[in-house]
Amino acid sequence: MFILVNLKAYPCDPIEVATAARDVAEASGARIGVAPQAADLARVAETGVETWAQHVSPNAHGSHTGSTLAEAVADNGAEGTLINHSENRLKLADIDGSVEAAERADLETIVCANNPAQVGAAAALSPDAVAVEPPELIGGDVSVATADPGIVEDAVAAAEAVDPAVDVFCGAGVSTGDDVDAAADLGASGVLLASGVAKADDPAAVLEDLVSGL
Ligand SMILES: O=C(CO)COP(=O)(O)O
Repeated sequence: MFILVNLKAYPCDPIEVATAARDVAEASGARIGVAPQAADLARVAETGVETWAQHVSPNAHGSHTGSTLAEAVADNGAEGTLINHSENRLKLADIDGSVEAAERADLETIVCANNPAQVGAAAALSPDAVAVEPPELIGGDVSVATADPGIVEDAVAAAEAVDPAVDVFCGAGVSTGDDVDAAADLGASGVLLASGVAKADDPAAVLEDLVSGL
């Protein structure tokens, strides 16, 4: 199971979380990534943690003010990128373009989707993985795997039907090792989470619990 911690725009210390994630990953052997704000990518990557961007634009180098270029995030230490997060939705053509841009820069890709139908559409664009995150459960206390296990199973089936090579992650409300285990039992290859770690008083303790069943 891959555990990807999306720091969104939360007012946490990205270095504290990155250092804790690096240490827990090293001690447990689990794969843990951290997706900070784009401006923090380089110093988060310097901690040695697996570093992800929260978004890349479909653009290449050129006259594109305000773009987050795939090449730029890769040059600053990112190994992968989220695309089309529920809080940063893109048009279909731009999702396709962002996946291509990320691949051009050798970034791993996770395309986010709200439901199984969108998962199927996203899988058709051949990212490395898709992630189902029901918007109404994001930021809540109940994990998607508990609140709506069927949506995870349906997402796994939707991706499998389109392209069995595309991994399926789930996210929303994930905060414990039991949540990670439940997601794995439903067929997910990883989880995305944010508030459970970014808003925690002790991020290291939460991360240790998250990997406890792996
Ligand atoms: O959006 C998410 C991860 O990308 C999930 O957020 P929460 O873990 O806060 O529900």
